[in-house]
Order: sequence, then structure tokens, then C-alpha cells
Amino acid sequence: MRDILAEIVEKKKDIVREAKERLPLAEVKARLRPGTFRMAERFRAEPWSLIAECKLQSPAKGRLNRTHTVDQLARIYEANGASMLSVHTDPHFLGCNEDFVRVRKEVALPLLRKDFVIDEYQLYEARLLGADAVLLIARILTPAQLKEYLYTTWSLGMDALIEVHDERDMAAALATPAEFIGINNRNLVTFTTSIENTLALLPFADRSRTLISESGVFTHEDAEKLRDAGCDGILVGEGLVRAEDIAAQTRAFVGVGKEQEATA
Ligand SMILES: O=P(O)(O)OC[C@@H](O)[C@@H](O)c1c[nH]c2ccccc12
Repeated sequence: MRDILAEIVEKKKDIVREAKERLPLAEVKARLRPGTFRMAERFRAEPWSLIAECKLQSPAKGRLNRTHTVDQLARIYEANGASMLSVHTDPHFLGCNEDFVRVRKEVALPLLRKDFVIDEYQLYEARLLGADAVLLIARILTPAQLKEYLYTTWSLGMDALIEVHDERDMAAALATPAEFIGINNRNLVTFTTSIENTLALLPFADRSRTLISESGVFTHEDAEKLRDAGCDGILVGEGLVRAEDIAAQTRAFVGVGKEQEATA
């Protein structure tokens, strides 16, 4: 069976090697200014958060959106209440560093650099691009790396969303002091999604962390179900970029938090 994650990680090794040749770590460090933990600031201020993803393509489904550029998507998400944006910089998702910088210039929201981190260099690079947060995928890092990369991320004034897929990943995430844990509903080998994965893993989570359900959220009902189960937010890509009315769909996902405030 085609293992998409393994393919991406293999290619990533080359990408990181080339990036280091172009701009050595010492040079990146000399140029960057630390962030100010803007993800944490925003998320602590609201009971429910939508991370809206700028994603034009996926390796499993191909092109998802042909009508918008990433910066157009970013502006729509921002204008309709998203808490934060996730911007892909990996070529398998048609992402690139230039797009990230373009979005950075367009919007004021905190930005998550969505990439496959396998080397600490990428953390410094993320900050240089203007990222407020990075994704750390537990499955592709050792527990020791996960901890180390989390501390490096914090030392740069950025937050980390630690992505878990199963009980083992969850245990590795909980062994760190991570504030943000993302439960991915996507099977990382086949890339199929089911929000049941979040529901199955929530009992193993620590509710004092901020828990985000990632991937495969398509409807308002999906979002409500996740909220009612105890999630603090969702990360949505395809459910937004393929929506008939992206602005309305953004508002619908944001609104799930408002209903909660109203009944609280
Ligand atoms: O487009 P979706 O199903 O809403 O998913 C968004 C986001 O969770 C997804 O892009 C993602 C998060 N972590 C990943 C790891 C691998 C591939 C994809 C992902």
C-alpha cells in the first residue's frame, strides 16, 4: 500500500538539506526575531477556536480548490471570524514558503506553519517566515525529539500544536508539557478520515490541555459533535476550501463556539 506520510518525510529530508545549504542555521538565527506566543494569547481568550487551513491540494485527493489563491482564502477566513490560520508549506499540498510570507502580509491573525517537522532547522525557519506556531507530528518524531523540539519552539516565542493519531502518540504528547494537542482524524498511511478517531482518543487525553480535532470536519454537525465531546476547537482544510460559500462555512464553524457561550 502507498504510504503517503513516508513519501512526504523522505522528500522532506532533501528539502531540509537544500534549505540548509541555501541559508545555514547560523544565518537564520541571526535574522529572526522571537515571536510573542500569539496562538496561546488568542486561544486562552475564547472557549472555542477555529483554525482555518489554506490548502489547495492534498496528496490523496489532488486539487481541492482552483478558484482561490491562498491569500484570498486567508482574507475570507480572517473576515469571518477564524481564530488562526494554518498555511501549508509542503509541496505535496501545493504549499511553499513564499505563500506563507504572502499570507503573513495579508492578515493579522496568528499563523501556524503546517509542515512536516523532522529537523530543528525547520523551527527556526518557521519563525523567520513569521510563523506564530508550528505543527509537531508525534508519529514522525521520537518522544525525546518531541520534547526537545517543543522547548526549542517555545524558546523562539512560538507555540506548538502536537499532533497525535493514536494512544501511543497521545502518551508521547502527554509526556511533554504541551499546551496544545491536535487529534488527527486522518489515517496517516491511507489519508482517509473519520471524526470517530477524536471521539475514541479523547478519554486518553488530559482535559487541562487545549484539545483540537484535526481533519475530516465537514459540517456544522461534525463540529458540534466534537465540541460536545470536549474539544476546544477544530482545524479544518477541505471542509472550507471546497465549500460552496467559504465565508458562510467559516462563520458556521466559528458559530459552534457562540452557541456554546449562549447556553453556558
Ligand atoms: O483538509 P482537512 O481534512 O480538514 O485536514 C486539515 C488538516 O488537519 C490536515 O491538512 C492535516 C493536519 N495534519 C496533517 C498531517 C498530514 C496530512 C494532512 C494533515
